[in-house]
Amino acid sequence: MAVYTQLSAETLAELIAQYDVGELVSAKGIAEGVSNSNWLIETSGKDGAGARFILTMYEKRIDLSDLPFFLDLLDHLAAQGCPVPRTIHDRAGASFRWLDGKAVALIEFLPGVSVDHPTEGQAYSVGAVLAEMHLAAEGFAASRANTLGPETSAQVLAECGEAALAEIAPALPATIAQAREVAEAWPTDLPRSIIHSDLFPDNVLMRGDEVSALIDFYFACTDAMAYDLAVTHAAWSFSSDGHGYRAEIGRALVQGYESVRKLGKDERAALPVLAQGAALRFVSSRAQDWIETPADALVTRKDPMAFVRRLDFYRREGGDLFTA
Ligand SMILES: Nc1ncnc2c1ncn2[C@@H]1O[C@H](COP(=O)(O)OP(=O)(O)O)[C@@H](O)[C@H]1O
Ligand SMILES: N[C@@H](CCOP(=O)(O)O)C(=O)O
Repeated sequence: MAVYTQLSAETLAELIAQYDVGELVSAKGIAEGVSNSNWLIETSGKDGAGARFILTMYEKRIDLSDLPFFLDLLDHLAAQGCPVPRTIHDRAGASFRWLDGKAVALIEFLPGVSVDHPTEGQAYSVGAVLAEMHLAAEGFAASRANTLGPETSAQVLAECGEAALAEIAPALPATIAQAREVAEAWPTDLPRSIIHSDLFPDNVLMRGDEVSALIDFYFACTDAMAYDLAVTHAAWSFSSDGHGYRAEIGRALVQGYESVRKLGKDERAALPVLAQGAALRFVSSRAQDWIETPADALVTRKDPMAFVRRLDFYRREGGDLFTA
């Protein structure tokens, strides 16, 4: 589940009244997601014909000083024609408000479903939309450093410590040294833009083969575009437990990406290490969450081993995987 905070009907109605979107009709907590609380909001709409929105309350892992960056980015990308939800501004023009000491934003609802087992056609479209987003973001004036880069992964795993990692799974402690190796080999001069950096299937809504929305930009930052492709490759091209590599999906993603933006030789050569860094990014955050989240918490903990298996795969096969 991901509704960490209970809001009464009165509180929600008062909040919605601050926006020019009609009156609150219903609010349903959304189970998906792990980071923020989300509600599907229905209102009477400005014209009485009804309207839907997503209300997000920012709970953790978000530095609130970054919120204007994330919300302005949505507006910028939507204005450039990317399938990204706009931020609804309140009557005073603010993109977010405060409720019970927490920041909340009202976001445009976009239709579509997240797929569990993507087809090649879907993977191709996701690759293409990712590249379009990278190009559209080049005109966005603000920037934000990646706070979850390879150095952070190495540091987080070291801080978790061998003993706590071994308690989760015996194979996990080895990732401390592997993350250090990857951080030392990390390329620093690849072409950059704003990247999504968490483009998992649950952050893409689809209608058939078409991408109807990219959502959850709360890890977006300025970094290498090829790294974003590597994250997306790691997130889409395996069975969810990380055991089975789906070669046709990996290929379709890269082909779709290159149908819009060709990778440079340097980017292609860097993909094996970028993919290892991508896997480690999720091994480290999942291991940290695993240790910090009580086993009986309402949130389902995500298995770090699903990304250790991807990491092993990229260490073994990465050299040949991304050759043109
Ligand atoms: N703009 C949107 N339009 C339609 N559904 C959305 C939108 N934003 C979020 N959702 C729904 O809410 C769920 C959780 O949102 P998400 O931003 O991924 O939460 P979290 O940051 O907690 O992972 C998504 O899986 C999707 O079902
Ligand atoms: N995609 C990450 C977790 C981030 O969660 P999200 O629900 O905010 O996308 C993972 O799978 O570890």
